[in-house]
Amino acid sequence: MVIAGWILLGLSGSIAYAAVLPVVDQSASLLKEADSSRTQNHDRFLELLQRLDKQAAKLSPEQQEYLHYLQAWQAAYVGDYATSDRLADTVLTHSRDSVLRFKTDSFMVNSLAERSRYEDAFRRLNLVLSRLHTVSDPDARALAITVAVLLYEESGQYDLAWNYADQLANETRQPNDWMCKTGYARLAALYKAGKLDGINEKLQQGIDLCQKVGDDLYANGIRLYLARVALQRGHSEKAIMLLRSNYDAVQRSGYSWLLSQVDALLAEAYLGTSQIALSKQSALQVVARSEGNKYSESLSVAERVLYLIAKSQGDLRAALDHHERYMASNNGWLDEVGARALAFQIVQQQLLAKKLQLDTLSKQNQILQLQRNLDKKASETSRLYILLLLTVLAFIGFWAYRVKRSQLRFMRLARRDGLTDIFNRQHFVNEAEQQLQYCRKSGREACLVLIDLDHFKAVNDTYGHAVGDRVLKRAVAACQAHLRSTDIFGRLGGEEFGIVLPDCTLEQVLSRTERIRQALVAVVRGDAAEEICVSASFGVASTRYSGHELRQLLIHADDALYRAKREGRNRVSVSDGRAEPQLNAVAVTAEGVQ
Ligand SMILES: Nc1nc2c(ncn2[C@@H]2O[C@H](COP(=O)(O)OP(=O)(O)OP(=O)(O)O)[C@@H](O)[C@H]2O)c(=O)[nH]1
Repeated sequence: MVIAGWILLGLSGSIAYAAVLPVVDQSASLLKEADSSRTQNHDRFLELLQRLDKQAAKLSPEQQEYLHYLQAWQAAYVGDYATSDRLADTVLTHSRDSVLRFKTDSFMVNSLAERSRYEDAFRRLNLVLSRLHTVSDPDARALAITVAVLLYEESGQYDLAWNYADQLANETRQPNDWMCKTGYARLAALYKAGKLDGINEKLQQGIDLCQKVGDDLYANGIRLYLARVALQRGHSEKAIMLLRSNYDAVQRSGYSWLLSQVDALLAEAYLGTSQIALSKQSALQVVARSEGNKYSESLSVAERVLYLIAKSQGDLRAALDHHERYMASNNGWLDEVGARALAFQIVQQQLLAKKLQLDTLSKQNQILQLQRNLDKKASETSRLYILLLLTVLAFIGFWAYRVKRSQLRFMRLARRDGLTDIFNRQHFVNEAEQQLQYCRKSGREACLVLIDLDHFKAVNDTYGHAVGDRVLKRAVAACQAHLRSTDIFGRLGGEEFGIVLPDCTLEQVLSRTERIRQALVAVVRGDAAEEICVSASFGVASTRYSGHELRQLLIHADDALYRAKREGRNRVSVSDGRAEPQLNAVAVTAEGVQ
């Protein structure tokens, strides 16, 4: 297994997955035990893994996926990343257990960082952390947070490491293995950031916590820092004592990364106390163990120690060799550290760029949305304008109609006689002139009839003015019953009326006038309530004798009318158009034409 300053994280404590299985399920309890013994008892873990693999066919699909997850972890532990990745992919693709998938993703962050694929590790970590709020399983959350703390610590992002370590401490009620692991990372970050005030007490607390939860591996990891602090403060003896007291335990763990760290520190400490042989022995153990990993921190320390020893012993050739290897290892190690920090920055920048891109898209969407709203508002406003316009138009139309109606009413009032509702004198004259002109142009004959009620004054005097009015109206109605639509009928004065009959010969007018005369007498006499005897005298003039000028026709008709009056009333008198109408007038009475 190649380890670049990483301790591959293992789950311990209660396993959410196993908890949902029946206690009697032997496979489930084996899985649970294997899971919790990963870093605490690795031999037992391997034994259980073999047993579970033999009975894999009998496991439920969920248990098989869980076994794949543990096998992926083991493959990474021994550096077989191809197998590890394949098994992890199987879990991520096929498992229906979202918690197991989340744990596998977190494990992959750890695994990617182990093989120095820091950019991929940070990318995957961001994915994991973005889903953290959706996961409630405490172990899965603790694993993800611990992975974050360790990766941030290793990349020099100490603030982030502390924040996530605090988050885990806040989420966890009882001290557990996760607190031990994040505590380890927090203390490592304090040491690397040079915050050494009270560091020994804090380191001791960390060791106590890890021992309490049974995690000797991480307890020893913290002890390393205790020894480093002692060495840094010139207490080489103390450092040697600390490292030696747990050396056997570290050796038993078989964790070569930790063992190299311990040996490298011992080499430094022994050198500090001039125990050259022991120092050289420890340094050479580191070198022997570092085959395949030329750029580790411990190798760098060991080569430096070997260089100093060779130099002090005057073995310049060996000193030069060790110095060259020291420089190469140290540079490689520093590059590795720089690569982590750089990977973090790159992924952060990529995230930032993505966020900016998303923000830009979101802004563009907002603009489009605003544009759409504006368009909507504009069309609503247009609709309102149209509605307003239609209302105004309707209003104008209504007013135009009312004005027109008033106009028509006024025109009617101006043209009609108020009592009888037939044309008044002025309008009669206008219409008559127009009609006579038509007749003249078309060469047709027309007649004018003047009607004057007889002794109407006596009606008024006898029955009163109101009765006189009713008599006038009935007389008009009687006349209208015998008129055509083309005839022009008007009231010329008190009880005097005129009719212009276009397209009417003198012969025709005589018979029509006679019918009107008789109708007048009949209608008025027919009134049961008021037996009033009324008759009318008629003066007729024709265009045949009088021409088409209204004025002339009126004079001739008037002459004829007066003649009818003179000759006894209730008769029709026709003018022949001569100056002395009475000499040649033809009178039509109830008895006939005379
Ligand atoms: N009730 C009523 N009487 C009217 C109206 N206009 C005119 N008169 C009356 O009509 C009468 C006309 O009288 P006169 O001109 O003397 O004629 P007459 O009595 O009909 O006698 P002759 O025409 O000679 O037959 C007058 O008494 C007027 O007051 C009206 O609108 N209503």
